[in-house]
Amino acid sequence: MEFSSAEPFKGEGCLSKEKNLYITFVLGGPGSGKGTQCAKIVENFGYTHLSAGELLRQEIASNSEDGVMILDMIKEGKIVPSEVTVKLIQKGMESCDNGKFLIDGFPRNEENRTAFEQIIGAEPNIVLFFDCPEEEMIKRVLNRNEGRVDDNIETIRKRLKVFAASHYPVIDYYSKKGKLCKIDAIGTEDEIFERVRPVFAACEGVQ
Ligand SMILES: Nc1ncnc2c1ncn2[C@@H]1O[C@H](COP(=O)(O)OP(=O)(O)OP(=O)(O)O)[C@@H](O)[C@H]1O
Ligand SMILES: Nc1ccn([C@@H]2O[C@H](COP(=O)(O)O)[C@@H](O)[C@H]2O)c(=O)n1
Ligand SMILES: [Mg+2]
Repeated sequence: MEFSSAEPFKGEGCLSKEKNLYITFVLGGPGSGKGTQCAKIVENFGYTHLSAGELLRQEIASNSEDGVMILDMIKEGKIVPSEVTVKLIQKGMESCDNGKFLIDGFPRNEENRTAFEQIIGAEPNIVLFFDCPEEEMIKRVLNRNEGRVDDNIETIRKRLKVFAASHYPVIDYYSKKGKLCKIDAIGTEDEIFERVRPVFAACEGVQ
């Protein structure tokens, strides 16, 4: 574990002027268990969970202007232009009184990361990275059964390629800032949560 930053962020962005922000980025490949562990963090530590993928799927469902473009990108496992995703995250953050956010599946690449800094004007306090072998991720996604258009072997392979090609610079960036907390994502859901729990328990005292 190599994180140090439990202080609230007070930056120049519109959100950070209004309230103390405690932001956790939750990273990991498709099926690594990000959403599953976020639900447990919400239950135990009272964070607001914003999944970038879920916000994009809601945008498709709402028949918005960008919906068709987003659907095409998701079917191909590609990363949606950052401005679109960050604006959705911003809306989610603004509609919430609570300043404690889990931002799941974001940033996926360096463009995502810098767009968040520019538009939101804030940085994460902690970056969780669920480290999971590819074969396990494939198995979990194929068993998920939630009717997602991208949960098929062809798209999973594309998502894994995109993940392998783009996540490392983000991880490396936060590692150098002492914000990265790498979690071994093999084990039962409860076993993994016992690895996650101390990260948030350590922050409780300072919030
Ligand atoms: N530790 C685990 N062991 C076995 N199955 C798991 C574990 N954690 C999660 N799962 C299951 O694996 C599937 C994928 O988990 P989850 O949706 O949390 O992953 P994710 O990282 O959010 O994936 P995506 O990036 O595709 O949204 C789900 O069906 C979930 O119930
Ligand atoms: N920052 C992001 C996050 C997601 N996407 C797109 O959504 C798909 C599903 O994401 P999950 O986190 O729910 O797995 C993903 O494959 C991308 O197409 C994105 O563009 N940018
Ligand atoms: Mg998910």
